[in-house]
Amino acid sequence: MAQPYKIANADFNCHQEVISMEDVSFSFQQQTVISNLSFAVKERDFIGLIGTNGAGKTTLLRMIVGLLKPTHGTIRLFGENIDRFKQWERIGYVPQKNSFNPLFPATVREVVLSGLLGRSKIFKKVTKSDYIKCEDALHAMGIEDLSGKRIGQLSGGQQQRVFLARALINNPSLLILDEPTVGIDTETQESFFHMIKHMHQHHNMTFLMVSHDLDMIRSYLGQQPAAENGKLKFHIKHSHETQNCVEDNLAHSLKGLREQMESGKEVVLIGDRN
Ligand SMILES: Nc1ncnc2c1ncn2[C@@H]1O[C@H](COP(=O)(O)OP(=O)(O)OP(=O)(O)O)[C@@H](O)[C@H]1O
Repeated sequence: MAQPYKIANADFNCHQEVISMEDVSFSFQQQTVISNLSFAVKERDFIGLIGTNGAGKTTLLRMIVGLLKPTHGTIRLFGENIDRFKQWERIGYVPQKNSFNPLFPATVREVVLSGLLGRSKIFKKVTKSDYIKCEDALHAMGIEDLSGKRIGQLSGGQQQRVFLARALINNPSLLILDEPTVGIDTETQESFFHMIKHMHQHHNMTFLMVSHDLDMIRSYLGQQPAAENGKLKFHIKHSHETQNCVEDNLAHSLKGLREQMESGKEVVLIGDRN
């Protein structure tokens, strides 16, 4: 249920916080990668994150999906402390550079179905309803005809669709994508972005996506990201209905993230809250 919040002397309905980070730091041995980061991503945000190599983007995503534990600070997912969070099926994650040995012995259907296992890693009998979910996810990605093929025999773009289908099989509310279009041709990239824009706008999904693709940013925003003081600017795209409140609120909730990523690095965050 949406909670009211106050900005500029007016009340607005607020989206629920999907990710919240408070004073989070992370180090690999002696190297501090993330320091004292606080920000919030809210329901139906579309956040694109661009930063130079080594800026800490993947590390940030891996902390959010629980694969790395912060050295300091608190992460909440859907309002729950990540240490107690159990509803991982609400989060779809497509990690960076999935690529398979052509001989890897799994079919597309099996890879997509494995998305249902979540973190349990416990063998589970596949039910009829699991197969239906799988078919739905394959259909959403337009790859039903590939379901019996071995994953390793597909092109990079086709594999990427399979991993997206795997992330979608649980019908997640939050989709986290790490450089989803690396190694994919321009035409497939366009249809990919078309697809995720559709999911964002029509299925109320929240997106957090790392990308090096400025063309995507341009096409999403309809404009070229502008450079300011040698750094790329923070962009916010917002929709009609909530126009009055979104810009300030979104900028405020992502402020820490921008500052973190800007420390000596080039970065652009795009945000769209609809
Ligand atoms: N497993 C690891 N052990 C030690 N250091 C690591 C490890 N993974 C990443 N790092 C270091 O952490 C820093 C941030 O890495 P990360 O992969 O988060 O950057 P990134 O912004 O995603 O980079 P890219 O754009 O190249 O993917 C880098 O300096 C990297 O060398």
